[in-house]
Amino acid sequence: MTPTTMTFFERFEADILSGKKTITLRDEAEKHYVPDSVVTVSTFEDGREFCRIKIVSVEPVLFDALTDYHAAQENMTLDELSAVIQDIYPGIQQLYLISYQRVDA
Ligand SMILES: CC(=O)Nc1ccn([C@H]2C[C@H](O)[C@@H](CO)O2)c(=O)n1
Repeated sequence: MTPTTMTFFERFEADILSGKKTITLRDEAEKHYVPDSVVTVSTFEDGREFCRIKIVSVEPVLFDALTDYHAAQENMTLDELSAVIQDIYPGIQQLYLISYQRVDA
């Protein structure tokens, strides 16, 4: 079944709404998003809906292959992105790069 919702940590909400953050890196459990589908985005902490996004692409990427370009799309440095990923997904190598466009507020 095509997923219709996605959660983000609240601290990333402003960057998503401003268009500074246009990708997210997820684990195996969240690789099933479908390009061109629209999903409702809410905060992980309290489930507050804050926008909808259209999925542009879903591609596998290894943690060790992350670059400054990926980090820029997250509005972070590569060191910051690596630390965030290691905190959320400790020890994981296989990630899925989900690219998206915000479709409304
Ligand atoms: C809240 C939740 O269920 N999972 C995630 C996973 C990742 N993110 C953010 C953190 C980084 O900015 C990128 C890369 O994973 O996406 C998140 O907000 N919530």
